Amino acid sequence: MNNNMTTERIKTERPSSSAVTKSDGQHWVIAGAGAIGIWIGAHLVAGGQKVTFLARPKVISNIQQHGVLLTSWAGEETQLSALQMQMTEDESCLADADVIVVAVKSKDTFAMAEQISRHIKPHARVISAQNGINNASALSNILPDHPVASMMVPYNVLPMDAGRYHCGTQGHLVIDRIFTDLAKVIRSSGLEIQTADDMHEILWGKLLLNLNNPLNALSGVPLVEELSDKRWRKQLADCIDETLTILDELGIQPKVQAPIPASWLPAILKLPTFIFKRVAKKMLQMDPLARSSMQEDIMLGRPTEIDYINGEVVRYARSLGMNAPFNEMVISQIKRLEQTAQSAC
Ligand SMILES: NC(=O)C1=CN([C@@H]2O[C@H](COP(=O)(O)OP(=O)(O)OC[C@H]3O[C@@H](n4cnc5c(N)ncnc54)[C@H](OP(=O)(O)O)[C@@H]3O)[C@@H](O)[C@H]2O)C=CC1
Ligand SMILES: CC(C)(CO)C(=O)C(=O)O
Repeated sequence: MNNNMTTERIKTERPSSSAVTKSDGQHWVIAGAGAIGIWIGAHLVAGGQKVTFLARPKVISNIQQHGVLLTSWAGEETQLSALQMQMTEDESCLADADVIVVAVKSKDTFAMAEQISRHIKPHARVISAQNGINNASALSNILPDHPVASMMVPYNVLPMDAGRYHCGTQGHLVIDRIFTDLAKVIRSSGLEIQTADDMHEILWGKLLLNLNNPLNALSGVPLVEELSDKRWRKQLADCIDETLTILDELGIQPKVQAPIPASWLPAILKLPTFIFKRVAKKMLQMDPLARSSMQEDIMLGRPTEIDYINGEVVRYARSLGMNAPFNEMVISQIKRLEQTAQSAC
């Protein structure tokens, strides 16, 4: 685990959940409580919602020992006690859920969907809070009678030592407009969130930025340091450019959470570093030690989501009879790194 991030540890105890905002009566279950699941779910708890976390035993025992501390590069400090966090490894908790937030890695979506299908009650709704393009439709295929929608998570959260979860980059959540009522609940829990009709374009925009995840993993350095190096930016620009060509063929116009159109990204990334740092000043505002979740996976010897990021680009390219050589090269570099990291752990 990365436990070197810079944030002063001034703990702000939250009052017990019942004393904050009143729950709107819905029961949320976080299906796969890791970095993103805990970040979103613990905010909901702090906002007074009823939340159960379906988690692995090691996550449960860590939180039972320490509670949860949510910190951010921008200075947030939110402390929750272990008693406030309802955690279980028993999947039957899914039977009580009105809203299920799926926050497992993409490789685990199918297995989680099957678990959900064994327990889900009528009218329960499902949110996919995952990177990648096809998680919501994978869930929907297994849960055809339930509303399923995507929520785009733009920022990075890393689990640190002693129950601390640190958000190291910026942005606001975006959720499908069909869940506007849920967006209001999430907003009232202190998380910035917008609704949108064009989630497919927004998820592709996020995927364009996620093309940096493997490069950041290969670099082995924090995001700011990697993006300050023109050689990594050039590789990212090539991967994005290649993806934009494929999306153009597919008639998809990706939308990025930035004041520029996605199509400008390659040119901006290729600027000399001193100009890039000025033009992308806002984008570079993040924790100086923030790393991509893929770098974290490599550091922990875990399989990465490469097949659901660059892998999607290659799959779509092939379906059009095209090639995606830059993305293919990154995939094979990451597969090699995964093997080395797994045999070292
Ligand atoms: N971390 C980040 O900063 C960001 C992540 N995302 C996306 O969010 C999604 C979640 O990522 P992240 O939070 O980093 O992932 P994590 O690996 O931190 O969390 C997922 C957790 O779910 C657990 N899990 C998997 N299957 C089950 C199951 N069937 N029952 C109970 N627990 C289960 C995993 O355990 P185990 O490891 O043992 O399988 C793990 O503890 C991914 O799609 C990722 O790309 C998006 C933006 C930023
Ligand atoms: C770094 C970030 C926020 C954007 O690429 C991310 O999505 C991740 O770490 O998985």
